[in-house]
Amino acid sequence: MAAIRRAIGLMSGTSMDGIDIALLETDGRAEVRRGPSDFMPYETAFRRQIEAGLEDAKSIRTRDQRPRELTAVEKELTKRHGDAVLKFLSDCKISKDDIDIIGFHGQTVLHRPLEGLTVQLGDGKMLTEMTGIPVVYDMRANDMIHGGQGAPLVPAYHQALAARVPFELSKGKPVVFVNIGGISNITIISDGEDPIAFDTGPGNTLIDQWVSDKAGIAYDAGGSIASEGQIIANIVTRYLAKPFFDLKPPKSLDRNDFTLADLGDPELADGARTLARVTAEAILMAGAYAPDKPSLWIICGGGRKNTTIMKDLAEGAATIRASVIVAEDLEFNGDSMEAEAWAYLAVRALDGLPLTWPTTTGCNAPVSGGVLVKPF
Ligand SMILES: Nc1ncnc2c1ncn2[C@@H]1O[C@H](COP(=O)(O)OP(=O)(O)OP(=O)(O)O)[C@@H](O)[C@H]1O
Ligand SMILES: CC(=O)N[C@H]1[C@@H]2OC[C@@H](O2)[C@@H](O)[C@@H]1O[C@H](C)C(=O)O
Repeated sequence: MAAIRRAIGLMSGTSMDGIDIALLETDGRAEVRRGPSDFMPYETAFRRQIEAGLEDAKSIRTRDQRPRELTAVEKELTKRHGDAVLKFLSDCKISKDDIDIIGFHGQTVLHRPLEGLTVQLGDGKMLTEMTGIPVVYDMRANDMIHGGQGAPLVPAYHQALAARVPFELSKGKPVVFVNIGGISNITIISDGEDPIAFDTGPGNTLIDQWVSDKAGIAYDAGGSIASEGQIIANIVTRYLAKPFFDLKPPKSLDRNDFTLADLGDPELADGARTLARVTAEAILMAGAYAPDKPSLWIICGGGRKNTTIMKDLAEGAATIRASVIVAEDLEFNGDSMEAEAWAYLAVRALDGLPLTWPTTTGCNAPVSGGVLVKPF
C-alpha cells in the first residue's frame, strides 16, 4: 500500500487575488482526506506589482529569464507564500515536522504553449528554507518538455474526487468539473478513461478588468452588477467566434489571450452581463468534446459565486438535460480545490506518478514532473 503523506498545497491563480492554501492527507492515488484551508488576499498594491510583472514577462524568451522587476516580484511573492505557510501552521497548531511536502504553484506570468514556454514565478529553494519543509515546484515544465500544453494540471485531482460522485448524480455518464478562475478550464471524467481536459475560455478575468476599469471595483460580487444588465448578443458572438474556440483540445490559454478590446464601451451592467454570458457559453460549448453527453457539471472556483454566470450555466445545461451543481453540494471545497490539487500533485510527483496525460495536455505520454528541493 502506498504511503499516506501530509501535504500543503499553495495556489496563486490567474485572478491574482491572493494565495489559496490547503492541507491534504493523501497517497497521491485514491486516498484523499481533506484538511483545513485558508486564503491570504493580496492587497491592491501587490496585485498591481504582479500586473506590472505580466508586462515585464512579455519579453521573456527562455523560462529562467527575469527581466526588469520580475526578480523582485518573485522574491516578494515567495516570501508571502512562506509567510502564508507559517501562519497556516500556527493557526492550525501543526508542526512543520508533521508536513511531508509542499506543492508550490507560484504565479504564472507568461504562458505560450505553442512556443513551449510557460513561466511561474516562485522560488522553491527560498520557500523550503523559509518553512523547513521539502517543496515540489515548477510542475508545468516537464509536461511541456514532453510536448504538452503545460496546463491544466488539476485534472489528476478532479479524477480522484470524481470517484466520490454518487451514481444517482452521474448516472454512469461523464461528469464535468469546471474551474471558473481567471480563466476557465474543465475536466471530463468518464469511468475507466483518462481524464479529458482543457481551458475553455475566459473565466472572471475580463469581468474583473471590466468592473475595475469602469467602476473601480475589484470584482462583480455575487454577479449583482451583471444581473441588472442586458446581454449584447453581437458581442457574445464576436467573442465566441475567436479562433481559440475552433481549436480541438488539448488547449490552454494565457491570461492575456482574451481582452476587453472586443467589448467596446457599453454601460457597466450590460458589459458585465455580456461577459458573464461569454464565460458560461464557452464552458457549455466545451461539453461537445465529451465522449458521451455529460450528466453533471460541478462548478468550482470563484466564478461559482457569480449568480449570473451560474444562472446561464444552469439554463444552458437544462437544454441538454444535464445538472449544474457547485462543489459544496458534494461537500468539496470550491475555493481550495486548486490548492488541494497542488498538494495532491506534489505527492504524486514524489512517487513519480503522472501529473498529466495526452488527453489533458497533449503530452506525448503520461508524465510526472516538478522539481523537488529540501531544506538543508
Ligand atoms: N463573491 C464573489 N462573487 C462573484 N465573483 C467572485 C466572488 N468571489 C470571487 N469571485 C471571482 O473569482 C475570482 C477568483 O477566483 P479563483 O480564486 O478561483 O481564481 P484563480 O484561482 O486566481 O484563477 P485560475 O483558476 O484561473 O488560476 C475573483 O477574481 C472574482 O472574479
Ligand atoms: C498556465 C496556467 O497557469 N494556467 C492556469 C490558468 O488558470 C486556469 C487555467 O488557466 C488552467 O489551465 C491553469 O490552472 C489550473 C489550476 C490548472 O493547471 O489546472
